[in-house]
Amino acid sequence: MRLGCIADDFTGATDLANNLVRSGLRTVQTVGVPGGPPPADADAVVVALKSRTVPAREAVEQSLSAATWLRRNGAEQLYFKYCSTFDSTDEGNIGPVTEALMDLAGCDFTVAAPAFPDNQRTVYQGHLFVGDRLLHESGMRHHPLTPMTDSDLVRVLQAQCRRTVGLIGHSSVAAGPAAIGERIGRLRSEGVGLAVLDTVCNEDLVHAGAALRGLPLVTGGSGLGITLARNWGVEPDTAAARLPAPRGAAAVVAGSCSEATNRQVEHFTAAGLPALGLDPVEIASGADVPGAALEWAGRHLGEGPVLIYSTARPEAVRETRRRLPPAAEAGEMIEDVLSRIARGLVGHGVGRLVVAGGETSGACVRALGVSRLRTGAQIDPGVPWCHAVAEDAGGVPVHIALKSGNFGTDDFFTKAFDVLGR
Ligand SMILES: Nc1ncnc2c1ncn2[C@@H]1O[C@H](COP(=O)(O)OP(=O)(O)O)[C@@H](O)[C@H]1O
Ligand SMILES: O=C(O)[C@@H](O)C(=O)COP(=O)(O)O
Repeated sequence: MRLGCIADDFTGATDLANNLVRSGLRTVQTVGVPGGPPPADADAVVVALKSRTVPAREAVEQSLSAATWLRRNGAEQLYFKYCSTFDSTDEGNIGPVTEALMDLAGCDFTVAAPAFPDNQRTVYQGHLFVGDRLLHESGMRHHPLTPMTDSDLVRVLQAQCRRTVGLIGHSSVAAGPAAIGERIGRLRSEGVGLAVLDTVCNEDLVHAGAALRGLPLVTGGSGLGITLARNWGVEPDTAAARLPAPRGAAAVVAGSCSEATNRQVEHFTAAGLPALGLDPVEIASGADVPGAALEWAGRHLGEGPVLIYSTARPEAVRETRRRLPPAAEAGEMIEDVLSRIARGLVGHGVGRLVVAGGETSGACVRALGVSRLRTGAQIDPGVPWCHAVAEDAGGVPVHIALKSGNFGTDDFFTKAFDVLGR
């Protein structure tokens, strides 16, 4: 194994696996830390965790256990994958996990490289942009679990770290690998342990990838994943891996409240396609929401894709926060209901499933009893179709796409099924 990756959520894991596969690395994606060894021909393994919003101590424990397994199985370099919008709380978990992995790998310096230019996430002078907006002015300021209200990543990361955080500015990055190497040398001599990497385009990532060769640990979004393969002489391979033929009915389960998912839900409902919205307050009342949703789905599954969602606009999310505090518990309660619906849908013959939302995807994939995902064709940047066996839903094969909240075009919930074919 060349690259051993730890992803802090499941959409992030498929996002990274997608970029690694396209960069030419044979990549295996596991749900949690596997019991046995990885396949002998895997160049990269991505261990998907659900550690983004758990208490920092638990995130550190889970990540160390994944890293230990990856190193024991030969990983030459570790890659801690977090969100391209740096989703975190004041306590972490990006900083504490990074520092724990540095200690484990005996690494005195690493980079924080969240940028993903193919999805309009860029970093300049240490400030994160989503499209043409600074992070704190983007929809991420309204996230139910990790509202991002500061775009200055050096400041955000420093608040989560013991080590000193610095910046590899764009003048060094644009000048190429040697200039990045010099900047890293200077930062190290000043006692800096972690540095945010300015990145405005893929060429910057290519420069960075070369400069980071041999570093025991890198951290960031999936963007860096397009370039590390070159360090092992592997050539890009954009021919999508072939997955088995799709089968069964099509469904979408959405628990993301991000801007892109809201637009996708609105696009789907505006087209008059069958969609069922769930009310968090009704869920909290103890009503049999999964039962009613599955009964509704049973009547519509023959009509093309069906959508079941709790997705809501910021005003409605604020209302949920007011009526059902604390947010983390309300979030988990909704995830639990959506994951039971996802399992029920597969049990009712759904073989093509899109899940929108990182935490939501983690809950659904676990409820389905999936232990490993194969990566297939890309639907939109960062979102591939995957193939898995749903051990806890009758042991059936299922095509599944885990869509990051803010990824995908407005027509994603229908386009995904067109890309997969019949
Ligand atoms: N209507 C709602 N009000 C408040 N929270 C919600 C609502 N619907 C879903 N959530 C919760 O918001 C969180 C969304 O996170 P996630 O699934 O990771 O989406 P994203 O990928 O957009 O970050 C989940 O915990 C989910 O259960
Ligand atoms: O890096 C990214 O933006 C994604 O891979 C990701 O992690 C998104 O997380 P969610 O928005 O919570 O799905």
